Amino acid sequence: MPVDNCVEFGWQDLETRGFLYHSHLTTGMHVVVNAAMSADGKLSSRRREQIAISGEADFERVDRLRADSDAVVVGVGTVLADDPHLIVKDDTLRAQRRENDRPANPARVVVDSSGRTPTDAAILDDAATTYVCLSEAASVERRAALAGRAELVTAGDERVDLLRAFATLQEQGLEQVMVEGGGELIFSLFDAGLVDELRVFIGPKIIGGRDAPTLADGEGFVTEFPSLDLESVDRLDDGVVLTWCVADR
Ligand SMILES: NC(=O)C1=CN([C@@H]2O[C@H](COP(=O)(O)OP(=O)(O)OC[C@H]3O[C@@H](n4cnc5c(N)ncnc54)[C@H](O)[C@@H]3O)[C@@H](O)[C@H]2O)C=CC1
Ligand SMILES: Nc1nc(O)c(N)c(N[C@@H]2O[C@H](COP(=O)(O)O)[C@@H](O)[C@H]2O)n1
Repeated sequence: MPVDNCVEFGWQDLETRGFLYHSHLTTGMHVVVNAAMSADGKLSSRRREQIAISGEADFERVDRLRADSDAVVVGVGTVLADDPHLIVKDDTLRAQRRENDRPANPARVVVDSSGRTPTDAAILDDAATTYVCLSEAASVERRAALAGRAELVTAGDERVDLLRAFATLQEQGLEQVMVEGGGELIFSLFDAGLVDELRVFIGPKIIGGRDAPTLADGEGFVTEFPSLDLESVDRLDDGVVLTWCVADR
């Protein structure tokens, strides 16, 4: 895959796996944000209920991306709303990972300042290693509830310090990282300069609602806006998959 618009960072093995490169100075990790949004830019409804924006073909694309990743990251808002499992669903893809001496599933990561992840959340099952990134604000009780079910990473005072948390994850060998949402976390990752690549399925639905989650929520940028270089446009069912790499800021 051509990487004309991106700064190559010497990740030859990743190039063969079809990833784009962006040299960010803070970590050597490669971070891909992937999401499905409606034609009007929403990730879900104002009730924050999961909506079938994409179909089977897109879920297969997402499954392949998971299989190529060392970790799948979500915010705790997504865990509370969707209770995602975040494993590789296709048996053949899991078998291929094992043949390459990798765990059958990528690690799962929740960004969760105060430790609100429910102890019966699907991502805490034994299908993969799970990291819960906490801040100092997480109580002793919540830490005790999650310890034993997940690896706990603490970074930041009130909110998770993403630069520090991702540096710790990288030290654990998690280098090819995929982020599956939601909008609060995606905004913060762009704000921290941690995103290398954005892949979005735009589906044939209008969801509407000023309070419905969008691709990047948070406080929003006001003066400087991250710029993206378009790499590809692929039709999928009645939608499109857009792939951008993040231009240097
Ligand atoms: N269509 C799609 O592809 C996807 C849709 N979704 C939807 O997105 C919604 C959930 O998104 P959000 O409510 O935005 O939650 P989110 O998943 O982005 O989690 C945000 C939460 O993470 C925690 N957090 C800790 N440190 C943080 C930091 N530094 N920056 C940002 N967050 C930090 C905070 O508790 C914050 O409220 C749900 O409705 C879900 O269905 C989620 C994933 C994919
Ligand atoms: N790719 C995609 N298309 C849609 O239409 C969606 N609604 C979502 N949502 C996210 O997919 C995750 C589900 O993961 P599991 O199947 O439980 O492993 C979850 O994070 C949803 O928010 N994605």
